[in-house]
Amino acid sequence: MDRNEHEHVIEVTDLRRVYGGGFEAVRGITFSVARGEVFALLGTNGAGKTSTVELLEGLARPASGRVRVLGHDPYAERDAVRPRTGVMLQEGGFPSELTVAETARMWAGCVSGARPPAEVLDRVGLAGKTGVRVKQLSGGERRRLDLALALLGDPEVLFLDEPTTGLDAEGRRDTWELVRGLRDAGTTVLLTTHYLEEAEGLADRLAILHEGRIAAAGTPAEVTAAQPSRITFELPEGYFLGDLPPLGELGVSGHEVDGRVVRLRTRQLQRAATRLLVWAEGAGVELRGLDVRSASLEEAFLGIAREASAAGEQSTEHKEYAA
Ligand SMILES: Nc1ncnc2c1ncn2[C@@H]1O[C@H](COP(=O)(O)OP(=O)(O)OP(=O)(O)O)[C@@H](O)[C@H]1O
Repeated sequence: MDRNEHEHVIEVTDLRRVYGGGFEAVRGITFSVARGEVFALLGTNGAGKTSTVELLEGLARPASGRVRVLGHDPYAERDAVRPRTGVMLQEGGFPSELTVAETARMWAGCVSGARPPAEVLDRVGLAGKTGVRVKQLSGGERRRLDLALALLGDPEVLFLDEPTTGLDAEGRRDTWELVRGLRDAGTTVLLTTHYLEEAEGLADRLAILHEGRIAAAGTPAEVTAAQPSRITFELPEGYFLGDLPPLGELGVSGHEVDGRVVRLRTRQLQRAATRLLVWAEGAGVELRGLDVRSASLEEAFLGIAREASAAGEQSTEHKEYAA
């Protein structure tokens, strides 16, 4: 088995998925995930995350394009891929009359070389719930059980579809710790999430899907760096926007004025902030409420979704972003 760290464990090339009625949910996406990386697929509702993950899991055949997981086609070569991957679906769907321990034992019986169920249940914080029927678990506990079942086979690649949906803040943090631990032990993780702070804190790289296409991809820092930073302040008493240095000279690409509050957008944060402060110093005025900040992943996400929608309205062409 090749355990080369730089090996691309997941490779997706120009992947498309079309549903029965002809709806194209995945419209030609390309990305790869290296061994030991955590890769997040983000996107608005209906962006195509689950449709993509199902293709990676070998649950459906692509309309066109190529998927390789551990060097194999997960659909056509399911037997080669399945034992080395763990899958946590959005809906577990296991029999709810069984207890937690019975469910884990039953699942372990289907997995070759399974970890001891008790150990895995302990790992996800369900050691105290082994005798409880699945139907009596809370939503968050069910997600933990889903995760435990995905971990039973000690997988090289783990697919997590919205792993922390329904978990409280503590449960979410515990799951993040678990995923980090798995990553440190060399597991490759592909997850989908609606939580931007989850992607920001957990993912080595991510892709933002919008209407079946990749609208942006890279490390969280790269994706946010592509978005403008913001400077907000109150116009000093007696001053107007036109009294500031010309916004173009400040490197400002857009602005809004709301009463006396001015918001500037810039991709040259240091230059804009420095010139603005030098101007204020020279004018002997204070810029009240001054707030200077880089874009967060959330702002990047919202900005990309807005841009992509606007571009989609004007043209069917889409932007290519470097992964
Ligand atoms: N079986 C199906 N038949 C037809 N259309 C489908 C089917 N399954 C999903 N879709 C459509 O494909 C699109 C992508 O759905 P998908 O579930 O992949 O999105 P998602 O990004 O996972 O969304 P969410 O965040 O809401 O889970 C949606 O518009 C959805 O309505």
